[in-house]
This record gives sequence, C-alpha cells and structure tokens, in this order.
Amino acid sequence: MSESDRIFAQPQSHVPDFTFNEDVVRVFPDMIKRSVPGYPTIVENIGVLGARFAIPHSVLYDLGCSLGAVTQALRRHVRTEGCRVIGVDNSAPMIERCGEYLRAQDAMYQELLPVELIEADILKMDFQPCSLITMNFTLQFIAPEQRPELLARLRQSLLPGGALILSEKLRFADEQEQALLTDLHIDFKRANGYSELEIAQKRTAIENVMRPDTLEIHRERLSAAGFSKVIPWFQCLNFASLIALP
Ligand SMILES: C[S@@+](CC[C@H](N)C(=O)[O-])C[C@H]1O[C@@H](n2cnc3c(N)ncnc32)[C@H](O)[C@@H]1O
Ligand SMILES: O=C(O)C(=O)C[C@]1(C(=O)O)C=C[C@@H](O)C=C1
Repeated sequence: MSESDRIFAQPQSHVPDFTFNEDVVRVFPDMIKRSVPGYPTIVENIGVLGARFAIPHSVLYDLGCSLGAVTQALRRHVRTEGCRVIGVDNSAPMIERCGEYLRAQDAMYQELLPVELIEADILKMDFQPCSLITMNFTLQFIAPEQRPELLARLRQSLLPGGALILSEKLRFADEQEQALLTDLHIDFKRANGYSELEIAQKRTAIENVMRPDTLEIHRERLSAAGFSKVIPWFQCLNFASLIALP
C-alpha cells in the first residue's frame, strides 16, 4: 500500500525541483489525491469516457501513466473488442511500481484489456494509430515550447471517431479568478492535512517544472494542432479536464 505523503513536512534549506523519483513514487497515490481536487472522479470517469471513444482492435494510450490509475480505470470500463492499452512514463521507478499494481489487478479480475508499459520520453517516441489518448496531468510537465509539436503528432495518430482526454491544472488571465482559485486550492490542501510549510515547499519545488496554461491557450493550441473541437467535461477549482476531438 502507498504511504502518506510527508515529503515536504520538514524544513529544507534548499528545496530542489520536483521530480518523479523513488520517494515520490512511494507516496504518489496519497499525494495526488490530497493535492488535485476531483482526482478520483476524473480518473474513474476517464474510464467511462474511454469506453465511448474506444474503437475495436485499436490502441488506447495513457501518456504519463505514473502508477497506472487511468490505465486501471480504462480496464474497468472499456469492453470494446480487441483494444489494448499502452502506458508510457519516463520515470523508471513509476513504471516499475505501475507494473506491480497492474499485476495485482490482473490477479483480481478476468478478461482485462492487455497492457504494455513503456519507459520512454513521450517527446521522443512514435505513436501508433490509436482511438484514445489520455494525458492526465502530464502535459503541464512538458516544456511549453514543446507542447505544440507533441499535440500535433498526437492529433496525427488519432483515428477518426477517437479522442484526446487532457487534464491539467489551469491558470487564469483574470487576476481575481486566479487569486480566488489559488486560495481555494490551498484551502483544499489544508483541509487534506497539509501544513503551511508543506504547501509552501511543494509550491517552490514545482514552480520551475510544472507550468499551467489558461483554458484559452489550451483551446488555441489544440485547434492549431488540428483538433476540431475542445469540450471541457470537468472542472474543480483550478483543475480541469478536456475532451479534444480530431
Ligand atoms: C502528475 S503525473 C500523472 C498522473 C497520472 N496520469 C495519474 O492519473 O495518476 C505526471 C507523470 O508524467 C510523467 N512525465 C513527465 N514528463 C514526461 C515525458 N516527457 N515523457 C513521459 N512521461 C513523462 C511523470 O514521470 C509523471 O509520472
Ligand atoms: O498544484 C499543485 O500544488 C500540485 O501539487 C499539483 C500536482 C499535479 O497537478 O500533478 C503536482 C505534482 C504531483 O504530481 C501532484 C499534484
């Protein structure tokens, strides 16, 4: 089982940039649930949405799969014949632990979709034709200047009738909206037991590596990448999920 997240509980003289290392992997399920409002709802419903877009005998990608929460939800909900899931992450400890979780799921249920796990940088890999791509809080960790090309390549690999499901932390152009939703997100973290020190040190750790965009920038960039329609289906505070159609 996953341990509780105490990573930022002690004062650090220098807070290093956040990485998905062994220490984070150990506490990740607890960390993401206590940090991202709506995370369990988003994950479960990506399984439900996935079932609608999955095309028989096609690939479903889970990019930045971490411990495979979305992959597991797809396996709970998608019954489309001949589909298989490919989970990709460039963190070796994530992929290793993800494999253990998926083997546990295999042992509990029958007739689950097959899964292939790949340790790779999504910026460097080639994508097969696919009916579903999920990036659940992954794009925000990709350098902004590399996002347009990645999205264009993903759009090219999507089959007609498929979809990209993109979940991201948002920022807001309107100052008041940005201030209120940031404060409410901090309230959410406090309500989940994080101290002021933990909240402050985590913010320092992620500020150089996680760069949220506004919904307007997401829309424009997805459209420039060739997506015909962008449909927000979930928002809780400053976290949202979008369906982008090819
Ligand atoms: C916030 S986590 C994703 C959470 C996960 N999708 C879930 O729903 O539980 C972001 C993940 O993206 C991965 N990642 C970041 N940049 C990547 C890249 N260039 N290629 C592959 N994976 C990447 C990280 O290693 C991390 O596991
Ligand atoms: O925005 C924050 O403060 C977060 O902690 C967010 C966030 C995320 O959105 O991925 C950052 C890193 C961890 O993966 C868990 C949550």
